[in-house]
Amino acid sequence: MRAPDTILPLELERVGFAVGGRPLLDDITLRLEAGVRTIILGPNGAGKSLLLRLCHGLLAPSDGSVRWHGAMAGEPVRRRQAMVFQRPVLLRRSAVANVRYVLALGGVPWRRRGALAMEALERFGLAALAQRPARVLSGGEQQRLALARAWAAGPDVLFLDEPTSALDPAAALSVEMAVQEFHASGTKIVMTTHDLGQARRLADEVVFLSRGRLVELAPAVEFFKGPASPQARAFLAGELVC
Ligand SMILES: Nc1ncnc2c1ncn2[C@@H]1O[C@H](COP(=O)(O)OP(=O)(O)OP(=O)(O)O)[C@@H](O)[C@H]1O
Repeated sequence: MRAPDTILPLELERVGFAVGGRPLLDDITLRLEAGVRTIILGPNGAGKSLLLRLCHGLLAPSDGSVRWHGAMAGEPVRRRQAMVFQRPVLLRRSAVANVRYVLALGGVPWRRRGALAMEALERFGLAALAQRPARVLSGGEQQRLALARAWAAGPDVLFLDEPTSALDPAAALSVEMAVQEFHASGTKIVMTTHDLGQARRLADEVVFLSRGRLVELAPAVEFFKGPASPQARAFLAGELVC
C-alpha cells in the first residue's frame, strides 16, 4: 500500500478558474483523501475535466489554492500522480518503449527498466504486443497501455478523464478492472465518467458539479440512494440539466 507516505490529501480551497474573465469553475472547496475512489459527475460542460486538470497541475487556478498536504517541501509532486485521458497520448515508439520511457523519467536504473516494463504490460494483458508500435494498437489496447504506463510509475494518485467513453463494453470493462487494481494497490482514484452504471460500480464518493460549481460531495451509497440537490436528482433521473 502506498498510503503511509502519500502526497494526499489534496485540498482545494475556494478554487476558481476563469478564461477571458468568464468563470468556468467557481469557489470550489474540496478535500480528496487517500483510499477512497472519487468519481466526478455532472452534465456536459459542468467543469469536470477542468477540475481534474487543476488537481493534476495541468492548469493553474485563477483564484484559491490547490495543495498536496502530504507532500514534503520541494518534493516533485507531479511524479507521484498520473493521468489517463479519454484518448491516450502515446509516443511514436513500441508499447514497451512507452513504458520504459516513464521508468526512465522516474529515475529507474536502465538495467531494471526492461523487466519492470514487461511486468506492467503483462498485468494489463499486453505482453504479446510489447514490440508493436503504440500508435497502431486498437483504442482499447492503447488505453490499457496508458494504464500500464501509469502503473509502472507507481503513482499515489491516478486521475482518469472519461477513460472508457471511446471504448466498446468489453474494453471498458477491462479498464474498470484496471482501475480496481490500482485502488487495491493503494493508488487514489479520481475519475470522471458519463456512465452512471460505471460510477455506481466504482465510486466510494461522488463529487457532483453543475455550471462550474461543486453542488454535492457525498458517499456514493447516499448519493445514488437520494442526492440532496435538485440538480443531481434531475441528472440521475436523466433530465436535461446544465
Ligand atoms: N480553454 C478554455 N477556454 C474557454 N472555455 C473553456 C476552456 N476549457 C474549457 N472551457 C469551457 O469550460 C466548460 C467546462 O469544460 P469541461 O471540459 O471541464 O466540462 P466537462 O464537465 O468535462 O464536460 P463534458 O462532460 O462535456 O466533457 C465548458 O463550457 C467548456 O467549453
